[in-house]
Parts: sequence; structure tokens; C-alpha cells
Amino acid sequence: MTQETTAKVPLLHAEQLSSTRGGRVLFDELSFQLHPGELWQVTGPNGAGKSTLLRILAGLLEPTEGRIRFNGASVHDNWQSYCQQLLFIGHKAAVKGELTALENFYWQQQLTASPNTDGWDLLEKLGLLGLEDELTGRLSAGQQRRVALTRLWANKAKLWILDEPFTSLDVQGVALLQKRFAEHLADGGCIIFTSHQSLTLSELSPKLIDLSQAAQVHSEAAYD
Ligand SMILES: Nc1ncnc2c1ncn2[C@@H]1O[C@H](COP(=O)(O)OP(=O)(O)OP(=O)(O)O)[C@@H](O)[C@H]1O
Repeated sequence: MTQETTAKVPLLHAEQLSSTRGGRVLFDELSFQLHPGELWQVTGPNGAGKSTLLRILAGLLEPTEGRIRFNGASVHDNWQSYCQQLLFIGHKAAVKGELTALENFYWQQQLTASPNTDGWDLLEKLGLLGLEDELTGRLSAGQQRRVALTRLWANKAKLWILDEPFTSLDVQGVALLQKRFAEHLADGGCIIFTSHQSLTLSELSPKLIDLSQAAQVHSEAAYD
């Protein structure tokens, strides 16, 4: 295989995905390809099917039709290796409330056998120093979101699927997360996420999947 051919193999290939929920077609025959270093944003109004699409990509929900390939291989037939390359964070913070921020981080790190990241450095980076002894369940929504986002440092997955990762974050938190996005993309990772807001970091220029209409528009264009 030539280098040129290799470069064209998408990390994630969604083929002809359709989803009908509650008798309503959310999207139909949706196809797109995520290549290393690419950032994709799923947009659309409340109820358009953004979370549904991400849950399908993460293997948590079956599509009505269609299939997904990772590195050219069917996700369905290679489930275990897909899971090792995938980081999914849903729209709820999904942290363990009875653990501290540091314990949540170490738990995630062990779960994913990730390279060493210093937990204290990360707490400082995420503005959580001073709260290290507090149970995560007693932190504010934005602080809990920051604890959840420690997973982005405690994981070596290539593909990030993030549902509303900016929810509850303050301006500084949003900036920090965007910077982390840029690092991951520069490392050859790719990210697909939902958000009702536009990104502000100039180096991030997502491709858009717009689920505004049942027959959604797939746009290659980034923000203006
Ligand atoms: N378990 C379910 N059974 C049936 N329908 C569901 C189920 N979960 C969600 N839906 C429906 O699927 C549609 C899409 O929901 P989804 O959560 O994907 O939308 P969304 O675009 O992420 O919305 P939001 O911007 O509000 O987060 C909604 O109409 C919702 O009611």
C-alpha cells in the first residue's frame, strides 16, 4: 500500500447511517469520514438527533440502517479493538460522585492503562487545586465537568466522541478544553463533538454535520 493510499483511509467511516426514534426519522443515509487530525461538530436544534448520532458512533445504540468502520474494519466485528481506540463522554458529567477529583482521574487512568500524567499537575491545570479532598458529588456542575474532562488527559484513545463537552464550563474552562482539542488533533487524533456554541480558538476549524432537517445537510465547510 502506498503512503498516499494509507493517508486516505479514514479513522472513522460512517456509511449510510439512518436512525428512527419514536416513529420520527432523525437522519437518513448519513455518510461521512473522519481522518486523523480532523475535528467535526454535529449541530442542530434540541431533539435533532445529535446525541443519538454520537451514541450510535460510540456503539451504544444500533442505527436503524448503516454501518461504521474504524481504520477500514467493521466496528461491529472488531468491537474490542474499537473500544480501546475510543473515548466517549456523554452529556452528563459521568463522574463518580463518591470519589475525589484525583481518585476519579486515577481510576480512569488505570481503566485505560494510559501513560503517566501527573494527577496533581492536571488538577492545577483544570483549576481544581484546593478541592482535592472534596467528593466530586459535592462540586459545582462546572467543577464536575472539569473532573470529567480529566479523562482527556487520562486516555490514549485516538477517537474522541464528546457530547456537549463545553456545558457548564466558564470562559477559562472553554479555552482550556479548546487548547486540549488542538493538542489532540496535532497528535493525529480526531474528534467529533456536539455543541450549541461555536468554537473561538482560531486554529480549530471544524467540519459540520448539520442535523437541522430530517434530510440533513452534510457540509464540508467550516465556520466563516
Ligand atoms: N430512548 C428513546 N426512545 C425514543 N425516542 C428517544 C429516546 N431518546 C431520545 N429520543 C428522541 O430522539 C430525538 C433525538 O434526541 P437526541 O437526544 O438525539 O437529540 P439532540 O439533538 O441531542 O437534542 P439536545 O440538543 O436537546 O441535546 C428526540 O426527539 C428524543 O425525544
